[in-house]
Amino acid sequence: MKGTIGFGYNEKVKRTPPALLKQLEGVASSTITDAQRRTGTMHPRIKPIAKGSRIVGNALTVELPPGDNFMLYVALKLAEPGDILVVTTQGNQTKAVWGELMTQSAQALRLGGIVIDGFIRDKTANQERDLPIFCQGTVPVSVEKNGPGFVNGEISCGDVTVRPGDVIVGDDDGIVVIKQENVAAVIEQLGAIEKREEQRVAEIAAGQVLPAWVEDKMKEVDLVTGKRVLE
Ligand SMILES: O=C([O-])CC(=O)C(=O)O
Ligand SMILES: [Mg+2]
Repeated sequence: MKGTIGFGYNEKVKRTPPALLKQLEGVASSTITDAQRRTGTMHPRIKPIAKGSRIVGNALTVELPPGDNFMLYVALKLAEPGDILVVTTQGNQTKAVWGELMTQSAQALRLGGIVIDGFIRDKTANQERDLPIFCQGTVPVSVEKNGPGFVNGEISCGDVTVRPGDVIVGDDDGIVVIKQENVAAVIEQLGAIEKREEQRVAEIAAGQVLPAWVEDKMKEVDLVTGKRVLE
C-alpha cells in the first residue's frame, strides 16, 4: 500500500484473467444473477447514461470522500486497458465527480467503462462518446481535487461489496458483480441457463405457452382444488 489509511492506493491488483472475461462477453447481466442465485446486483439507482451500454471487465475500485475527486485521477494513472472504474462517493447526490474530459482520458487509456454510485456532468457530450458510463444521474456542479480517498481497496458500490479484480458485468438492465473467486463457477453454469431459456422459446413456439412447473406448483400449494382457503 502507498499512502496512509483513507488516502492512498494499492498498486498490486490480482485481476481476473482475460480468458475468463472473454467467456462472459455477450452474457446478459440477468443471466449472471441467475447463476449467482440473485446475489451481487447493484441497486438500480445506478443506470447507464446511454442505451445499449455494455461492460465486462475487472473492477478498479475508487473510494471518494463527498465533494472531491482527486483519487479518480490517481485511479486513471493506475488503470490498465479494459479496467472498469467502480466508484463510491459516500452518498454525495449534489456534485459531479466525473465529466467529459475525464471520459476522454479514460478512452485514451482504453478503459472498459465507468460505474459511479454518484453523479456526473457533461451528460450530452458523454452520451455521444463510446465509453459506457453507469451512474445515478447528472448535476452541473463539480468537486474539489485535494483528496483524501483510496484506490483499490474494498468498497461498497450500489450496496454491493466490490474488491479490485472482481468482474463487473453491466448492460441496459443494470450492474452485476462477480466475486473473483466465483468467476469460473459462474461461467460453468451459463451453458445450462442459456439452454433452459432456448428450450422455453421452442416450447412456446410449439404451443406450450406456460412452463410445466406452473401446473405442478398449483397442485403443490393446493390452488387447483382451492383447499388452501382457511377453514
Ligand atoms: O472537472 C471535473 O471535475 C470533471 C469535468 O467536468 C471533466 O472532466 O470534464
Ligand atoms: Mg467538464
